[in-house]
Amino acid sequence: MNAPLTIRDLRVTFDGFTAVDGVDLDIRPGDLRFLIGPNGAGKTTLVDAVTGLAPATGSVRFGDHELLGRPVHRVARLGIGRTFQTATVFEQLTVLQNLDIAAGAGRPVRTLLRQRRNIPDEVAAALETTGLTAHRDRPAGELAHGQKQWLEIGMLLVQNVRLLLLDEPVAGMSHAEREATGALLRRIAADRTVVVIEHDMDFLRAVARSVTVLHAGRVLSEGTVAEVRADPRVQEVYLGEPVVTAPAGSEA
Ligand SMILES: Nc1ncnc2c1ncn2[C@@H]1O[C@H](COP(=O)(O)OP(=O)(O)OP(=O)(O)O)[C@@H](O)[C@H]1O
Repeated sequence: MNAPLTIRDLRVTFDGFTAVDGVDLDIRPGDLRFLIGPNGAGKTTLVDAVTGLAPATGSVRFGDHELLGRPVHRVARLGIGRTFQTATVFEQLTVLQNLDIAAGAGRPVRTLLRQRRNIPDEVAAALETTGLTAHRDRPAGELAHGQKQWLEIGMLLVQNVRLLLLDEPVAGMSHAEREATGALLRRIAADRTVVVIEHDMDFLRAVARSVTVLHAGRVLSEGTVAEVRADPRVQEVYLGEPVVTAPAGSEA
């Protein structure tokens, strides 16, 4: 079951430094939300707090479940999964084995690498969705950079993750890989919720359904791509200078 993500007054403090400073966020099921903001805005820390990796105060609810205070594996069990800036796949194992292990999270370790006669349905579906079917028997270490990221997303899909939180998924990708990733995220968001931390504005314009801009740990702006781009506060943060409307009668 998919569910809304509801964040209220989220705060994360490191040794007296407040990295996330009272964030409210509502992400409806099926959204493809981009989380942007300058370096140090608190984007990764926010995702860390949602996934149980950073201690936080406030409230993060996924449907009826409060996430704050749950250990990482219990957040994951609710159908919430994330990727990191660097892909974390098992390089020596094949694409299929990586997916099989992810799908078998919870199975006894000794059975995970056993050759299986049939490919489980969810693994076949993830291969198809991520475009990796033809590469299923290749060691993950041989994959191109983009393909590794797609494999990592596939590893979330086989776990039936309903809310995917992706940290800079197109960093270092070629133009063609970015386009393929955009199409992949749209396919995934058809029946799941996707939150993407991203710096790439072209990618955002092409793919985002909604955008939240963080700055200094707070929500600076929120809306559609067009609304956020037109917001003078966002322009100020990104361009480094205030976009002021000259007072009537003054020289421009
Ligand atoms: N474990 C930590 N201990 C101390 N400070 C931290 C820790 N993690 C993050 N910070 C600080 O919190 C602030 C927010 O960091 P965060 O990584 O969330 O920003 P970000 O928006 O994801 O930036 P980037 O776009 O550069 O990844 C930064 O000032 C960072 O130095």
